[in-house]
Amino acid sequence: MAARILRPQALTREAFAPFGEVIETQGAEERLINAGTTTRYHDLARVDVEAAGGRPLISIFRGQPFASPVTIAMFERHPLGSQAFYPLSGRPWLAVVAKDDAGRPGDAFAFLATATQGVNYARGVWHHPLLSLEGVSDFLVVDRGGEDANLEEQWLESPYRLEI
Ligand SMILES: NC(=O)N[C@@H](O)C(=O)O
Ligand code: NI
Repeated sequence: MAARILRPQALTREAFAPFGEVIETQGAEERLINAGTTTRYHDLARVDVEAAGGRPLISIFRGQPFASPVTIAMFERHPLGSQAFYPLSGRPWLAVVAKDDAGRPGDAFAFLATATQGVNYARGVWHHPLLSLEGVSDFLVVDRGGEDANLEEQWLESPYRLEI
């Protein structure tokens, strides 16, 4: 079977809402703090990591770049916690997600994130592992630490061909 073609759309809060939040200053609640010397862009995403005694982890992921076309052959999800990625290297990147279809990945959606957009995958949302673009890129990652297994992977019978 020929690969299904997937083309990325712009990342917006509205379009990404079924999968989690977009982490960006645009449209965020702004709070002037520190005697007016700092703007706090407040409460951008829900860190949901407490299930089964989990705790929040802050890590840095250094991703190798992918080039178009990208083969999307699998999805993963974290049933016990959310997972947030924020780009640190000034480059765009790809967030690829899928609806759930009776416990397996359903329709897939690709989002082209700018260098100043992160995402928080809500707990249990199917997503592709990190897809950096253009060069080796660092990301700040906030996700769940704990004893229980928190990674479920599914390979697709028919991969997508993601054309940027
Ligand atoms: N495995 C891991 O920590 N990374 C993935 O969860 C990912 O979404 O990149
Ligand atoms: Ni993940």
